[in-house]
Amino acid sequence: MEEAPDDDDDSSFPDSGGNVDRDGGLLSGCFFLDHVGEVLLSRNHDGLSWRCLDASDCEGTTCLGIGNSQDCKTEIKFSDIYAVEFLNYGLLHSPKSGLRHAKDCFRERLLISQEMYRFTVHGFQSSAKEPCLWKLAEFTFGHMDLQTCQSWMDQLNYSLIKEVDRPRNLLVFVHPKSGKGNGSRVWETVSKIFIRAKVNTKVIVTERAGHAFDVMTSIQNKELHSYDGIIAVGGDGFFNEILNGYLLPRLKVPLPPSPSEVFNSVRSSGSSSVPEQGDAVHEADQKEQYPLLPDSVQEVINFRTVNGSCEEIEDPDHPFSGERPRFGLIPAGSTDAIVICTTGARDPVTSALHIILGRKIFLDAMQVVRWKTASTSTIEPFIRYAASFAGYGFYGDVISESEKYRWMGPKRYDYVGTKIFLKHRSYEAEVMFEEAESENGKASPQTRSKTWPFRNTTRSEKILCRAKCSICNSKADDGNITRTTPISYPEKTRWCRTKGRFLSIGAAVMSNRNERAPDGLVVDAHLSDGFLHLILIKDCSRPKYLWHLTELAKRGGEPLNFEFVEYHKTRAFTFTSLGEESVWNLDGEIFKAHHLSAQVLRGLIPLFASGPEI
Ligand SMILES: Nc1ncnc2c1ncn2[C@@H]1O[C@H](COP(=O)(O)OP(=O)(O)OP(=O)(O)O)[C@@H](O)[C@H]1O
Repeated sequence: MEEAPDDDDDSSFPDSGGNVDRDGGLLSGCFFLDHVGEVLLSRNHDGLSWRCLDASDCEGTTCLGIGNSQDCKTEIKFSDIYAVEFLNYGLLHSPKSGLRHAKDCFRERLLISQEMYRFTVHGFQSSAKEPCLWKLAEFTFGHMDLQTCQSWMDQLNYSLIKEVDRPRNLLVFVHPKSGKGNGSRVWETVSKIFIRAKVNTKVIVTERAGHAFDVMTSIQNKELHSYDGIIAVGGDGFFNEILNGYLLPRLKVPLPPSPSEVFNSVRSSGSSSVPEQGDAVHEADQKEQYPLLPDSVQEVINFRTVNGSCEEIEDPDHPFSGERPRFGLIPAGSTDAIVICTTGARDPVTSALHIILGRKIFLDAMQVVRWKTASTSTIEPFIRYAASFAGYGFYGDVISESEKYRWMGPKRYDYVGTKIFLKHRSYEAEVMFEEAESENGKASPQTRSKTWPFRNTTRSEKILCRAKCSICNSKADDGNITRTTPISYPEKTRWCRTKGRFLSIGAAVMSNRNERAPDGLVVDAHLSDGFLHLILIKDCSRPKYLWHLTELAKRGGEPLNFEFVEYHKTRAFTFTSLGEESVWNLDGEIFKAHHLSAQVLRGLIPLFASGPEI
């Protein structure tokens, strides 16, 4: 075997010896592929490929008489290989019986199982039907010469080392009771893949709610940086807990304006306006609701500079001054909307592979500030982050009621959802939201707030978020793809106000696709475009609301196509309950908030995922 000279520095490898050809600088050799037969294996710059030898009908587009389908893969990229293992001397099998033309293909010689030295290349295959669902795939190659196998192993391992974005050390939190109570079982299944890929994992199985949050808040930044990623095995709520444990003590950014601040600044600024979307609002009401903020709150607000941009905290030990750890989520929860939106599948193996192979996207996050818990509470800002969704009214009621039925597992949402629907409660509230403007001051068709019937784009015209999404990868105003600093509030910012009785208020960071809502709340929401999607469901009759929910529950539905639904694409909003108490649902967790404001932080969360292949 002779090693061909290569452009890159592969020449440092020992000669493979035996049957390697020069082929345009590529390395190739004859091997026996388990269950297939004799193949010519080639290593090129970005992966391996092989071709059946011997029979004429193995050439071209067919192999063993079968088209080059998923069943007969003939190449794999290095970026899709997660491990290479040496198997020592042992049996390799002849082509699987029952394959069309197999006998013709390999004739007697190859139909006999043979013993030889072997190595296995571990990767994945996705099916044509469900491209987002990744299944483990392995290819075992054999050769009579030990040194040839070892040399190829070395070469392959060397190529894998060049895949620099892959994690080596991970901190893994497992929620054993997540979803149907199978968090530990899910981890047991996928941990084998991490072991095979030689990824070190420090595993913490949580013992109570808040355990992961406490670990994440107290862990020293030095230790945190020793991990390449933080992984949650659980549901959206568990991921939210870990995210907040990480962000709350570390991220210092200006808060979004409080409801009173928006109201007052709008009143005092001649250039801003508050077009009313709903009923009239009386200024006297506002004065009563928003007395002067105490000093502590003023301090928080003063983070904002005059022109509205923000000053980031300078701290050498601050994790935001350098690379942030990537987060990963292996689904074991009841809803798993974040995993479905970011990988396109609800599958622990697929998620594990996204992590091990070092896939990376950025997610927007919503910073939510509660200013008051109840109408009688004092003003005290309290921050939380949400990765997927914040909901009020119906959503808040479902989440608080369903806590009592946690023992039912995921079915609790159907049961409680029906109960709450039958109660048909509506809540009086006021919402103000920033109207998104394009740079030239005119609201662009993409960013303008819309209330039906203006949202008349058909489904096919909507640009869905997918892997390598051009919208998510477009640059923000400051030239960065990610923008972890908050939005600015220049004078020209317009805030709109709407007040009335609502069945629900929802703010989606992503589409929130899940098994109950296959298109999600907003089918064309993006993972990292720097927008929130505000959906206000005004009080309406029960049948009409049911119609809206039915549209949500079906693929291709138009849940926003109702006169009682207001939909706004925005970067920030405020909320004030006009009742006594009010409960929000943040990523599936209860959050009591009477006065609240929220803003989107573009691309705040680096995640091991590549986006859905829709
Ligand atoms: N060991 C534990 N025992 C009880 N509760 C826990 C434990 N570990 C974490 N929790 C809490 O359970 C809550 C719900 O967890 P998780 O999101 O995994 O499940 P889920 O609600 O079934 O799924 P989903 O959020 O997808 O609907 C989390 O907020 C977390 O604080």
